[in-house]
Amino acid sequence: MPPPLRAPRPGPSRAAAAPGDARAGPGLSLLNLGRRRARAPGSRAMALRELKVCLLGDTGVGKSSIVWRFVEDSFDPNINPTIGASFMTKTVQYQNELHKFLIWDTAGQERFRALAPMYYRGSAAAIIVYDITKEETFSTLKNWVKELRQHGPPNIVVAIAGNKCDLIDVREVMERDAKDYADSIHAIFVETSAKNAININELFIEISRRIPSADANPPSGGKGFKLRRQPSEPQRSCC
Ligand SMILES: Nc1nc2c(ncn2[C@@H]2O[C@H](COP(=O)(O)OP(=O)(O)OP(=O)(O)O)[C@@H](O)[C@H]2O)c(=O)[nH]1
Repeated sequence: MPPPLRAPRPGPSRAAAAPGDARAGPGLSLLNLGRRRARAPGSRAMALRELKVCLLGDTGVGKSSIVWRFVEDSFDPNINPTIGASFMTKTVQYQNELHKFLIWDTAGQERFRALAPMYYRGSAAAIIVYDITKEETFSTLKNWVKELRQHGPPNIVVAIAGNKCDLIDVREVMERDAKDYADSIHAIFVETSAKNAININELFIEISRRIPSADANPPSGGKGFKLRRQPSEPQRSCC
């Protein structure tokens, strides 16, 4: 079992950012950011790794809500649709490393679809979100998987999140079907509820777990890295 997530250090931050932002824009990835050392009070220096993560999926599935729950531990039932994309960061400890997630939350509306490659390019991981109460959002998810296969980074870690699992009474996508599909493409799978804070931290822990440790895979001038682990079960079942 991985250690529990600790409070972020120095804490979450959010910034409006253009796609070409030097901090995490296109082309900036786990591999070409390199590593730094960070020292927490009273502890030995830890490697700080910056992991670019993008969220993809239909409009209204809850991408922004997942990010807000993860970064701010809050939920807004009246959250506005994302325009273009938004950027947030959160740093967590994973084993003997600090993982700074550079999170690009893309807009799901069709009119912004063409922007997506700017955000998944150079990403260490993509979280593709669907709404368990809307079958069509699962079809959209499959299209994103195809697009990532064709145009995404070759070794990107893919995570599938079936969000709104608090609405189990109006479920349209069976958990078993989604899990089987995720297994078939070697993706992480978890059902989440941004509203009820179910499996949100676990989703990011699993991404940390899937990304090879820096010691085992030192940065190599922009070359891809191989995944070492097989998919594993989510740590908390939903609803
Ligand atoms: N019941 C429930 N509602 C949720 C959950 N997550 C998000 N919502 C609601 O779903 C609606 C859409 O959420 P967003 O986070 O804006 O969805 P999005 O995928 O970011 O949408 P776009 O920005 O248009 O791409 C909002 O009314 C949220 O409050 C959840 O886990 N459960």
